[in-house]
Amino acid sequence: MFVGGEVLQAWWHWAQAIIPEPERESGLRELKQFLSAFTELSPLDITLRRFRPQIRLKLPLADLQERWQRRWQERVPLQYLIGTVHWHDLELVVTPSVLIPRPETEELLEVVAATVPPWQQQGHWLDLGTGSGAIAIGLARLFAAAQVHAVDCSPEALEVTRINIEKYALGDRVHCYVGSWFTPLTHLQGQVQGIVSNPPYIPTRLVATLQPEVQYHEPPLALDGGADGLQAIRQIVETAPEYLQPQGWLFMELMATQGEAVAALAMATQAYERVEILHDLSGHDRFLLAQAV
Ligand SMILES: C[S@@+](CC[C@H](N)C(=O)[O-])C[C@H]1O[C@@H](n2cnc3c(N)ncnc32)[C@H](O)[C@@H]1O
Repeated sequence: MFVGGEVLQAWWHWAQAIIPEPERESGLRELKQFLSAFTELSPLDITLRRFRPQIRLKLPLADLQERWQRRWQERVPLQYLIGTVHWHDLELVVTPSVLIPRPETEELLEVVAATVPPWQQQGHWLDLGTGSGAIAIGLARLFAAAQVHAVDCSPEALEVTRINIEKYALGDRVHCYVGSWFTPLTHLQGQVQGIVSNPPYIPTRLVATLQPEVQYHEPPLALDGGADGLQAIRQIVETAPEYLQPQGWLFMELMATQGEAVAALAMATQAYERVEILHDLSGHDRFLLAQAV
């Protein structure tokens, strides 16, 4: 369907006007992204208001209006309204059943790529708590000879994972399992080269302090890490050695305040010969790197 340039211009003025004043700058960036996702206009066309006489729309203008209103009235994250997110070198489908993958997790993948020597970039790799499949798909593309096993306890999340796996034609190398952490993977005990996970790590009491976009719209299962935030992390750190080959790797994303506690958990197992907490680009403790004995 098409819309006249002048009609879209008028829509643009309305859409700008409903952005709350304190969020004007970021809201305008989002508006450009939003409009370019549903039209053939590039963000530059939009910045320069190069609205042609007739512009093709992917949705009726009334639907765009309704979605843009939900962005500000209900604080629905932009990525859920658009239905996709650019993450690492991927464009992933996202729905409210999955966490919107974050820039820190792109860094996690970079840490994996920079750490694992070529001889270990094959065999079985796990993504525990896969959500959109971001880590699993990223891993499979980095390590072309690896088989990646992606686990999530949410069947709705795994429907999205599967869509993304198909999008990148990785069905022969990325395998999905419904279940809790290692439970569906017992056939891989002792055979895994590496585990990468971004588990839920927010302490329960802090979930209610998160920004409304996260608190009300992202899946609670993806956020809530139990009373101390370490429930999932503890389980993964303690069980991983049963699955890893000698010298196998565990990489995990953490909350900035959890580095010391997580390093202590890993060392207490005596199952890792190397345990490090790495910083993210903002200088916060963010990643566990552990190598099995
Ligand atoms: C923080 S999200 C990470 C999603 C994705 N890996 C990413 O980085 O964008 C945590 C994921 O763990 C999943 N999860 C929570 N508890 C789980 C459990 N007991 N077993 C398996 N997955 C679980 C959630 O459904 C969610 O998809």
